[in-house]
Amino acid sequence: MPEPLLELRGLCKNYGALAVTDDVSLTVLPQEIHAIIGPNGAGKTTLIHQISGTLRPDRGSVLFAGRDVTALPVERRARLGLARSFQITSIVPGFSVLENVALAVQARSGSSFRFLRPAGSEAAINRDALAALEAVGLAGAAGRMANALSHGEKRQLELAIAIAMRPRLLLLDEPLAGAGPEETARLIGLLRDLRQRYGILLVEHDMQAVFSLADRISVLVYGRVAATGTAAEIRADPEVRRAYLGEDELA
Ligand SMILES: Nc1ncnc2c1ncn2[C@@H]1O[C@H](COP(=O)(O)OP(=O)(O)OP(=O)(O)O)[C@@H](O)[C@H]1O
Repeated sequence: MPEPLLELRGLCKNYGALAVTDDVSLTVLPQEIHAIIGPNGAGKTTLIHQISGTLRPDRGSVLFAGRDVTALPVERRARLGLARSFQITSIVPGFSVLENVALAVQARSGSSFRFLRPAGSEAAINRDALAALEAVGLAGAAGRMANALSHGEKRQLELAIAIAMRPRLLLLDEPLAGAGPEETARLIGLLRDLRQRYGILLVEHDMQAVFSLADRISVLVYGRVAATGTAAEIRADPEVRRAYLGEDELA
């Protein structure tokens, strides 16, 4: 087995008496999509926050590429290659698609373009931004204004912004939310492509998508991992079927 890109060891987070994350341990391997599913309020978003670094766990640790990052802030984790796909609200509507990604390239590279002349650095930033847009199939829309994109295209742009950070692992929180059937199919194809280059931790309510995409699935119930396995194993797990309110979704 390859070394995990991401490893959670016994993560715990309480809000008062409520254990929102209860001894969660799991791994994401390189080129693996590991999906986290669970009923509303199971603690999926809280878990993502602890992985990205916006929330500190009470106990346990987050290891990224073998390094303990539990105490590192979001930016340091991002620089190591742990990228969270931000929600559409982080897209600057009055900027072009290319400019939106260029901002992320600039944020990543910080001062690394400072030795280039201004024109040279701008060209280098745009080249990297265009490469990220190409990776998500949005290069043709580079010159369009971000607010003119369809909902699905905005989702693609979010992914391009995450990719511009040169990640090794993508943390995707409901990347299909609000997408129509055609857009969903396109985004699923895109996520399948991205898996060849990145490890992906996916939180998603669309069960069809999860079962078709995920290499492994972990089911979170009341903050605990009730089961981890392949799609077939999860579908067949009686405890999962009992714990999961929407049993129909597992049919
Ligand atoms: N800051 C907070 N203070 C107190 N309770 C919180 C806080 N944040 C989350 N919770 C509680 O923690 C539980 C888990 O919430 P979380 O948003 O992580 O679940 P989720 O699985 O992402 O849900 P959904 O599928 O609806 O997005 C919920 O009961 C929620 O009310």
